[in-house]
Amino acid sequence: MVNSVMNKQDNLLPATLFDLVQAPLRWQVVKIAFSQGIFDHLVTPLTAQDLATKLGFDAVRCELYLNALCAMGLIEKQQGLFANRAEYGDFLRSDGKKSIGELFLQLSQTRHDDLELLLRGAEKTVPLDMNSEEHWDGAAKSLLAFHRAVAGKQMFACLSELPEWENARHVLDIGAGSSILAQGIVTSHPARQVTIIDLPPLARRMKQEQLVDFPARERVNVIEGDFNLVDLPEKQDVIWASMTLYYARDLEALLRRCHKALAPGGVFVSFHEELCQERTAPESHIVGRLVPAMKGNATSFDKDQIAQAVRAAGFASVSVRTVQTVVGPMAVTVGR
Ligand SMILES: C[S@@+](CC[C@H](N)C(=O)[O-])C[C@H]1O[C@@H](n2cnc3c(N)ncnc32)[C@H](O)[C@@H]1O
Repeated sequence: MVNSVMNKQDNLLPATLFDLVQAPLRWQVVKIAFSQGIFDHLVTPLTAQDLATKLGFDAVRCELYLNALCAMGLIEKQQGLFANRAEYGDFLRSDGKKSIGELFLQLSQTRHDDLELLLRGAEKTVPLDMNSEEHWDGAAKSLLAFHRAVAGKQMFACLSELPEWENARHVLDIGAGSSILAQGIVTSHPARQVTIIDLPPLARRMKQEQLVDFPARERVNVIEGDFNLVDLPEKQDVIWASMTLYYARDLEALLRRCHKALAPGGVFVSFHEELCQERTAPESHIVGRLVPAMKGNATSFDKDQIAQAVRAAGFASVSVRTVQTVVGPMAVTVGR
């Protein structure tokens, strides 16, 4: 009965709008759960009263709030006791192996703002300069969380599908963000070595925080610097550039240097979102990056822009395919 009503074309727009009016509220519910450590408390089942006492919340409203977290499928309630769902614990607890709270709290700061004020040209909203070291230093923890939770595996899968991968020994990751992918690469083969180039604050975090306890750390070389300026290591079998080419001062020149840094038979792989239909699609990237774009960071590439630059940089052949990821479709551009 419900389905037959929902299927009517006439109901689609109102249903979408009803859903949208709830979206900001859903985010607030989740944001509070991360910022107040609610998933850490709910490792052991608690009543709303117990949690309210621990966090200084109103007990009646706390029950309503926890019911909403349940309704959204993030926790469970049984006989008045609230607890994490076993399958999400690793993602939602702050000490979980795939903890993502930090990522989403940081992402919301970058992606949300007062759109109307921005549209009116306001200067007063929170500024955002994605070309600055400070911005990336501030994003370091959330990049690490993103890579640990989902992206590291997906990026590794992309590399391991290359026909050249089996024999690849030297890999260069420019603008890596964290050492998670590098760790996965060197773990996958005892003779693989990875060089990372990233801005000094991030590179230092990788060396001093992420790699100290990593057993194969001698096979991960981290270079602190701007990839526009530092010498690229030579004879690389694979050069990987993911969501970082926006910061190339001269894209073609950087790609030419990458081409030169490859060993014979080596490949360059780019992993970036690309916009199409006059920069109105895909929705995930257009809406997701709207606020940064309004603040002067409209950096996404147009469809095939990277492929054209790769060709112009001297690569003999270029292929592009699209992969679906948790942040939306990404173009994988391979230059040989
Ligand atoms: C959006 S993050 C991408 C991180 C990772 N590659 C990924 O796909 O998730 C951009 C990365 O590029 C780095 N970056 C930005 N400008 C850079 C530059 N000029 N030289 C080296 N790294 C840079 C940032 O520090 C950050 O780690």
